[in-house]
Amino acid sequence: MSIMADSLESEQTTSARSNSLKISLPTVMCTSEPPEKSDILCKTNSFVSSESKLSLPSNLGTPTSPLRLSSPLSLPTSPLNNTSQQNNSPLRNNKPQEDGVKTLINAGSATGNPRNKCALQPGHSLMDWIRLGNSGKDLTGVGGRIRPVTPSELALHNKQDDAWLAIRGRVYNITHYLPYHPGGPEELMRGAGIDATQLFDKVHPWVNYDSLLAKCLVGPLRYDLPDAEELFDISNPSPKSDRLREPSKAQELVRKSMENLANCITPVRKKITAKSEENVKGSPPSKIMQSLVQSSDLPVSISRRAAASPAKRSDKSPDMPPPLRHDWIQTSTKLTISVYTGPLANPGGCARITESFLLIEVATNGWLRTLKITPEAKLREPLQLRVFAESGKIEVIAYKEETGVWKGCGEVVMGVPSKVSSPRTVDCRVMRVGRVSHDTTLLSVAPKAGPVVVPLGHHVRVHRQVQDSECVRSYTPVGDGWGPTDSSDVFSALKLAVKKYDAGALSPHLSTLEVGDILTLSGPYGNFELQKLKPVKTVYFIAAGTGITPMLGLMRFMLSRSHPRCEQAHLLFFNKTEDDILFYENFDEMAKEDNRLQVSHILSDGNSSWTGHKGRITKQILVDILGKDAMKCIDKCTHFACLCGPTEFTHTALDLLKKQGMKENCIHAFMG
Ligand code: HEM
Repeated sequence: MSIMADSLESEQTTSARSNSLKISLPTVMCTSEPPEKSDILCKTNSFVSSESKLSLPSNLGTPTSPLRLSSPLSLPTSPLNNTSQQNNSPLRNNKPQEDGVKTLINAGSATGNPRNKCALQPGHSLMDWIRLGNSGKDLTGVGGRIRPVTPSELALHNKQDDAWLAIRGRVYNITHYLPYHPGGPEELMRGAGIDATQLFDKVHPWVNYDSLLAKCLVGPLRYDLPDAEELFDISNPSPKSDRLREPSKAQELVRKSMENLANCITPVRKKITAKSEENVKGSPPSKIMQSLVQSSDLPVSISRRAAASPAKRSDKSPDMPPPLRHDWIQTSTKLTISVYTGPLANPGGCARITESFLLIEVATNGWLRTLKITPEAKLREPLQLRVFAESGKIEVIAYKEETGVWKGCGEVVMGVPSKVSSPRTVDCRVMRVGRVSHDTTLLSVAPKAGPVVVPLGHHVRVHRQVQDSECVRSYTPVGDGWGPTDSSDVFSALKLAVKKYDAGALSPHLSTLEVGDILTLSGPYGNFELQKLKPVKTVYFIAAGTGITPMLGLMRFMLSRSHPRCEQAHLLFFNKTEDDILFYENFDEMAKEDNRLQVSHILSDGNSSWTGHKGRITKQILVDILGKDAMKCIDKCTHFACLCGPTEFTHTALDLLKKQGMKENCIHAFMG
């Protein structure tokens, strides 16, 4: 068991929440409107087909006001276009309407209604989908790490709460898209668990699925290895002379898999060959490419498996961490740098723009590593920073001051790893003050220098000078999606749930803070190891009061995992009264959406109308809710418990779990 010094609340790192929404073209689809009525050029994949046009889909909110690209293009069809999509596209033939409707009728629909366009639930328009995509939420369900999927694995993801689908060799997690699908979730579910290319093409080949589902990409569809009989085609041995005629089944499968893999690596691929302190260069994009991307926000170049850490052998101390890898990808408006720290590495970090460079600092396992990028042209703030917990990927998005396509991401210099000597202190500006209960506020604070990521289950300290002494309290930032949210949410803000204790030294002051005030934080602190959750399929979150905060990010993380898939998550949340329950609605909503989550509220002072559990934490309550044998450890345990609350509560919970047969290494107690 690991005990974390002086933490209280929770989670999360992910802070990239987009509040200024850009209607960028990749997410706009072609509809079946006659071309002359519509004014926007249509894109398939990342490119513009010469004569295609489209209008805004009706659920975008302003269907009557056509948009026009700043520079309408009339270009020859790019060879990089998705050819099969193009060939099928009614838009390409300039008679979208008739063809679209005809194929739809042929295809039929699950509900028997040929033109089965659904009224979407409020909050599920295309704009809302774009917003969700930009919110930083992991829509892939696999931590954002692109990895191959076999057809048999794909077939397992065929349920409404866990649905994958493949189109043209790419597998997408469509679970989150279901309520946003204009044809309705039932229709979309027809493609779940299978290669839905034909089905998709029958219904609406003009839809730009690739952009719409860009944030849901799991990886290429890799065909299962054929069994021996298939490989050697024993039943029909081909004479030697036939060998050249047709590829074998095995060759064909390998070819298809390779093709799919290549497909998942977007348009132009450039390999970074840079080593330490060398320029990272690529060949300049062609003129056609330049003009194609000037008017859009589509990925134009990408690097894979980029430069490793430059540390030369002689620089390495014996326990030097493994080198960091990084990638970059650009659109005409932004540059995205991804740094890979390794699966479940639970990194912390920060990013900032100084006069001439973009500095990214990454901390894992006590090591600090830096990436200094001198960009080709100026970048501007705000930066976005987010972490994909499963893969350990850190993504930094920086906007270009001037729109354009760069030759490369600029000069990249990797610093030699150094030991993290002491936590950082940062000044933050209060960006928003919300309420989460009668006595608890949610402070959104943004570090002045640039975004900061706090590892999952770790916390920060708030410092304040009270008379002559420094007052310090610990808070675990609450990730996105908890408490009230609105358009004033800020990129990369850390959200702290502050409960006001009237006699407290710091909380009364924090509760009076207003937008614009400055707060000093230090961190991150904590000893929670995400790796411990690697094999876990059943997780118990046992929390009291503000002790809920470390659980929030972990809960979302566990429910989003697919390897292994978390089968059950129990939250036992102890409070005094109903009014004291933090994030009540969020839990309610989550439990409704995902039946793997069971939430039990236990009140020590519930009023007479309270029909739920009452009392304090006891063996009986644990057994009643979790079951007698649920806590017992077996040989290869796949369960884990997280505990957090007032010190006495946490100790009691720990004792009870141990008495029920749970081993210490299956428990993490966040100690206050
Ligand atoms: C493969 C299984 C799918 C089926 C059976 C299906 C079915 C349908 C149906 C019946 C409609 C209503 C058609 C209309 O009114 O024109 C529709 C519309 C739509 N679907 Fe799908 N769909 C599937 C996959 C997808 C995917 C993967 C996406 C993209 C992410 C998607 C995006 C859309 C869009 C944007 C519309 C509105 C199209 C328009 O207004 O022209 N669908 N779908």
